Amino acid sequence: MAPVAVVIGAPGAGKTTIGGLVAGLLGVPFVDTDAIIEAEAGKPIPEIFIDDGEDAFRALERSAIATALTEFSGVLALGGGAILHEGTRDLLKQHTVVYLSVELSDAVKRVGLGTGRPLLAMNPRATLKYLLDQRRPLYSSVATHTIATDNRDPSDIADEVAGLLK
Ligand SMILES: Nc1ncnc2c1ncn2[C@@H]1O[C@H](COP(=O)(O)OP(=O)(O)O)[C@@H](O)[C@H]1O
Ligand SMILES: O=C(O)C1=C[C@@H](OP(=O)(O)O)[C@@H](O)[C@H](O)C1
Ligand SMILES: [Mg+2]
Repeated sequence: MAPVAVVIGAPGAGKTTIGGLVAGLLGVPFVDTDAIIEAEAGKPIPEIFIDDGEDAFRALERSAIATALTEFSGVLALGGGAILHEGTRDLLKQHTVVYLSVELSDAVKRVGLGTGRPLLAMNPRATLKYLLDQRRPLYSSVATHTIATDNRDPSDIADEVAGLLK
């Protein structure tokens, strides 16, 4: 078994939102690895970062992704930092990977004050700029499809993604 598609991109790209809409359009299940991690840890992501640290979160993330890539057959959304791990990028090369790209200005608007995203808690705009610069080449390196999301409605983006996957 393998996911119908894996959705990647920066925080605020719309992975969780669009992934759910695409799954609905295709009539398949949706899961977000952040939700799997929270269920396994028994606490929300900001608490995992505070209590256990980012490295512990990344370890849970690697394991949740490796399992989902072999056992889940719907639309799978990843967290924005999942592609930082080389082993995860290697695993993704066997899959249909939809990269939702976003420019800084739309990402900033969408994440707001960064609530629920511990990496963005201090200075969302400056941190997002750094993350986007660091990660764009990594997202592109594993993407089989790239969709720009700026100034577009989620339903419009989801229609395009579902169309690509049919
Ligand atoms: N294309 C879009 N246009 C406007 N707002 C969006 C769009 N996609 C997502 N959002 C909003 O931006 C926020 C972040 O979306 P989310 O799906 O959680 O992104 P991600 O999982 O990539 O971090 C949510 O409030 C969501 O409703
Ligand atoms: O960019 C990151 O490193 C992270 C993004 C988050 O997911 P979203 O991209 O869905 O916000 C979540 O996995 C965690 O807070 C770390
Ligand atoms: Mg998300």
